[in-house]
Amino acid sequence: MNTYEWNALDGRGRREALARPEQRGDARLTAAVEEVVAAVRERGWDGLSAVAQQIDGWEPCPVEVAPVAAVARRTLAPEQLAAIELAVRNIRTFHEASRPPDIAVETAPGLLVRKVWRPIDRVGLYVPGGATPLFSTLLMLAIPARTAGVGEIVTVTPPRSDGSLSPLVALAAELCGIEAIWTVGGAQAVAALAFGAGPIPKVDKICGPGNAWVAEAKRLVASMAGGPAIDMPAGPSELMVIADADADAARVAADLLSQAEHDAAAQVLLVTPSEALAGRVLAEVDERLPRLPRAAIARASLEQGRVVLTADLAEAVEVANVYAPEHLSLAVADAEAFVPLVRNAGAVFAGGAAAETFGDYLGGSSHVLPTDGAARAWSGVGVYTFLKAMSVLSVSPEAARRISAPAALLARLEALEAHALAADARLERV
Ligand SMILES: NC(=O)c1ccc[n+]([C@@H]2O[C@H](COP(=O)([O-])OP(=O)(O)OC[C@H]3O[C@@H](n4cnc5c(N)ncnc54)[C@H](O)[C@@H]3O)[C@@H](O)[C@H]2O)c1
Ligand SMILES: N[C@H](CO)Cc1c[nH]c[nH+]1
Ligand SMILES: [Zn+2]
Repeated sequence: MNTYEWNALDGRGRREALARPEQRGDARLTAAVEEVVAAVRERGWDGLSAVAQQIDGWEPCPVEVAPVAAVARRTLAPEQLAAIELAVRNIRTFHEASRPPDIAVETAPGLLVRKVWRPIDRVGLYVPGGATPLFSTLLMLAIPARTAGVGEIVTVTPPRSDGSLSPLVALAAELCGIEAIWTVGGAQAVAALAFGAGPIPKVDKICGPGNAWVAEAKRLVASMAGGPAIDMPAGPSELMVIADADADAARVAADLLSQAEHDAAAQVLLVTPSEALAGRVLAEVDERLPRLPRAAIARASLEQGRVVLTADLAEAVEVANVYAPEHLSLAVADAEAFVPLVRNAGAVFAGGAAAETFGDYLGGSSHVLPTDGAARAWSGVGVYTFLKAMSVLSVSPEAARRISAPAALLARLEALEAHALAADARLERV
């Protein structure tokens, strides 16, 4: 992890200090994704099947969830099953409470404006599974989608190396009422959901995170004519920890490593006014790293890691607002006092006890969150991700008489005579 002193950097130095890993914006990756998407869009199932076999070794297959989930139920220890059920309960509780209410406002007597929410008809869920099947991500997507009342959910995940579906992903699906999953991943799965391929139907919106190929494919298909909506840019994981001089270095190091182990293109950053704390954290990271099963991935990620030294904690929060991390941990005394200062982050973990891992699994809010600075303008997945709002206008005859004249005046100020006449028509027969 390179160390930077924020106040010694000019504008360019600061941009470099907070630059995302290069793999994410790699032009070769973009070109490869374009090729995959074109193959699926132009050749449908044949294109999809060919690309999937070439990249992952298997033809996409619709797998019935129940028999595979039964394997998980047979092999999991009771406490493992109970942990999954606890996660489901917490996630469901949070999302049920966050369903946005319809509202009705009488903006003037007899002039009623409602905002009503409707679920999206058909949604595609991408469950990552290249390095390891992220069954927790299925929960984080499917529970809010079900809570919103989505009509049809099409789920995809990469095949395991033997072509099969992970029993844990199947179990998570079963707990969310999903009956089948397509074993196809990467950019080709995103393209299939975007434009349809054989029996895989085109969806209205693609949700879910993934590696750089998946994130780039989502960005690309959403920009194409007739392409779907997407939840957000959600690529390789990011964690920024803001720590004060008294933070627990072992915990901070553990948190940084927890996200570094996701992907060589994941990025972790420590921002602190205390050089001594930074030194202790780096020593802890060095000590713990070799013992991790995924040390090679974490080590590659840490090469893109950063330590940023600031004048004080308020400046550290400003650095976070510039970087807009997916996850922001506030490992500081009185973390709550700093929460109001945070403007740009996908999720905030307030205080040393709030391990980022808790949010990944069972805090309750979705761990599907914006990366690459998208937290400046996007939110993480929630029930609202799977809904859209319509307005409904109702007008009493008396209100129509009152508002016709001003409406017609406004229309004529815009030189739109037909609009004005439509307003005038409400004056005539009420
Ligand atoms: N932002 C979030 O909310 C969030 C949440 C969970 C996970 N994640 C991220 O999801 C990612 C999961 O990554 P993963 O790789 O394990 O699974 P993945 O499912 O995202 O990607 C695996 C697929 O990528 C494709 N692929 C891999 N290498 C390729 C290559 N060289 N050329 C073409 N295609 C290739 C393959 O089709 C493979 O099946 C990690 O980066 C993790 O940090 C992000
Ligand atoms: N930290 C990831 C989001 O960036 C989510 C996850 C899934 N499993 C473990 N972690
Ligand atoms: Zn994680």
